[in-house]
Amino acid sequence: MRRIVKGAPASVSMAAGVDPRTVAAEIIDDVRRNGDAAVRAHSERLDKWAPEEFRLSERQIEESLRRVDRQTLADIRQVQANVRGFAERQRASLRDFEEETQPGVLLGQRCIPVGAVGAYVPGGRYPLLASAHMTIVPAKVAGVPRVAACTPATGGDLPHATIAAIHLAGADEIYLLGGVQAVAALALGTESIQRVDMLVGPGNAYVAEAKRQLFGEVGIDLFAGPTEVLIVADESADPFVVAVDLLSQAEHGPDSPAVLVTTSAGLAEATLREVDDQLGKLPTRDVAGPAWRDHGEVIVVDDLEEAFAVADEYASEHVQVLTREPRLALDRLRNYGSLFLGDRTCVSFGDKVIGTNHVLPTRGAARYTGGLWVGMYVKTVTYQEVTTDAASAYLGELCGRAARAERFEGHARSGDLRAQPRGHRPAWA
Ligand SMILES: NC(=O)c1ccc[n+]([C@@H]2O[C@H](COP(=O)([O-])OP(=O)(O)OC[C@H]3O[C@@H](n4cnc5c(N)ncnc54)[C@H](O)[C@@H]3O)[C@@H](O)[C@H]2O)c1
Ligand SMILES: N[C@H](CO)Cc1c[nH]c[nH+]1
Ligand SMILES: [Zn+2]
Repeated sequence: MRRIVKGAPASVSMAAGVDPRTVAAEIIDDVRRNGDAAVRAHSERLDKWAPEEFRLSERQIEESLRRVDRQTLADIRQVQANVRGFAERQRASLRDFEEETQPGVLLGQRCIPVGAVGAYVPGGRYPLLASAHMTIVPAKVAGVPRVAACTPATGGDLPHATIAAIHLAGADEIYLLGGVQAVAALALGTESIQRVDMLVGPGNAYVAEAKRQLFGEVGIDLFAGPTEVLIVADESADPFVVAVDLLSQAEHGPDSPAVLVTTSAGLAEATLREVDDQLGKLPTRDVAGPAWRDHGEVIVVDDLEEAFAVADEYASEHVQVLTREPRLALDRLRNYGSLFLGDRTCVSFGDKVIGTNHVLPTRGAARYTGGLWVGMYVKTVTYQEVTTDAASAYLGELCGRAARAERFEGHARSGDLRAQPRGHRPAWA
């Protein structure tokens, strides 16, 4: 039976008037009606940023590259190589094929990359240059011909390292523009920004909600909102490691949940003490503190099976397993965005360097989707060809009966035509 040692207060909610659904809807509507003028006005209001051109010129991109130190540039290249390597392996699992599924019937699948992708790279609270690797590199591995990337210039500061990462990842266009106005401009198109076919990338609650509302007019990858972590641990885990790893994700924002599910009451108590201690030493405690206070949870369960069941209920974006036999989780867990096995790895590796994608489902979306991957940029379309009269006649008769069972007379007649010798007209013609 589960016992809540620390819960998240149920009363924590958005302040009145800032519901992301209303905010996103209003900005999208304005961009739809007023194009660039609306984009500029919202960028100025929210980000104090309204340059002549939101799109960066080659000269500006080169200037950003010059401003970034050599080690950072080398690290960006290394991480992008790791992300590219994993994306290429995933790409290999997508294949075109054509097979004769029954005599005279050819069925095939083709993997066609999406034509134009808008990649959102967050930059409100932190310059999330890692999101450039995660959104743009797989798009290029997939073969997307046009990638337009957006990132905010909050307060007028140019995020040089993010711009460098976006450029080195292979973006074709870079816009210094953030928030709802950015994703709306990419999805709907404006006088100066050509619309894309699909939006990808993480973002805060406003950005994630805007993507959700734009879905349909444009494709989206998934609902990738405020970061979450859930740790499953037994008595073998080190409370210091557990505390540090919980807080690593809590610093994303005051709306980021961090949950410990453990079989050990002793570990739960020790972790609570360590979290308090480590919070006091964390430079970003102003964000992580409220996140832990409002969205931190510690749950004690009877055994690991129950721990896995609780983890599946939460369907957290990241699940970290700090137990004696962490690989057990591979068979037991169903709902997670990405899984981190054992204490030699951590969510920060996935976020920043290891090569898997850090754009992952939040708010329970892991019940029905995995994270961003190269396959999301590829449309798996199908085709068919019937190569013999006999196969056409056989399918025509089957189709005629199947369609009439549903009272689709027009469909049935298309089938009837194929059931006749070529050039003959059916009785109803
Ligand atoms: N799920 C994932 O895969 C994943 C990955 C990385 C980051 N994230 C999340 O991305 C988020 C990044 O958020 P961020 O804020 O730092 O950057 P962001 O770029 O997503 O958002 C900044 C923009 O939000 C807009 N904005 C801010 N306040 C607003 C308001 N009151 N009304 C309307 N618009 C407003 C501004 O225009 C600004 O440009 C975090 O929540 C983080 O957890 C999620
Ligand atoms: N934890 C975020 C969502 O997976 C990704 C990230 C990037 N940088 C830091 N964190
Ligand atoms: Zn993170």
